[in-house]
Amino acid sequence: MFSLLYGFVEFVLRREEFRILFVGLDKSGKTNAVERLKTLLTDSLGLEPPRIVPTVGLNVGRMEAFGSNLVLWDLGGAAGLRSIWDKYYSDSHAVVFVVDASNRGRLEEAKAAFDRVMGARDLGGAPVLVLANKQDAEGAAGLTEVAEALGLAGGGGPAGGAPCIVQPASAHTGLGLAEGLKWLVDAVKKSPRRRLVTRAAS
Ligand SMILES: Nc1nc2c(ncn2[C@@H]2O[C@H](COP(=O)(O)OP(=O)(O)OP(=O)(O)O)[C@@H](O)[C@H]2O)c(=O)[nH]1
Ligand SMILES: [Mg+2]
Repeated sequence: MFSLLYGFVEFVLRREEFRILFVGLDKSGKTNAVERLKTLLTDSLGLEPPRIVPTVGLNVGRMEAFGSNLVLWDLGGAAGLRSIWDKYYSDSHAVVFVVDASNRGRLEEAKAAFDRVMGARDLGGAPVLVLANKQDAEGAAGLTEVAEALGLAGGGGPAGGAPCIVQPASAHTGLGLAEGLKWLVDAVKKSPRRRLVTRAAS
């Protein structure tokens, strides 16, 4: 009896786990963002930028933040690795799409990758945080320019109606990262995706 009650209390008090998928072109700053978030939101230090190498497989960040257990899945963005992304869609509660706002020459390529992610049926309704990263770099495109480049101007989200915001950010200075992640976790909590994915994965 006691163990039943204990199990029930433990179940009720258990923090929900949300899996958040980081995608975006190679060198956009996904791994730096995940490592900086570890430093900002946990007791341990994430890797410093000079120690971070291009991601080939999967880099995982875990943290307790905003009342939830978060698992951050950071995938490699090189062209040959993007076909792996869709293996993670059905188990992800939300997506962070990272854009290198300092590299206008790749914004079109970023939009093509963004459109492919947004068109994935397995991500249906998942909230999307776009990080307009590298704001510390001089002349980086701001929120409006990145939103326009991705076809999100005028406050409109991606087709399908998933909640979506563009957050100016810097994985080097930490600008905008915690605020963006908090918005995303709150959006998941209000989203049907919260139940759908948890049930499918259990
Ligand atoms: N100035 C500036 N540079 C950044 C920022 N974020 C990342 N970088 C640099 O951009 C390069 C790529 O960063 P990564 O975090 O490895 O990029 P990634 O998106 O994980 O790349 P892949 O693993 O290849 O997909 C590195 O030289 C970083 O130091 C930022 O906010 N500002
Ligand atoms: Mg990486």
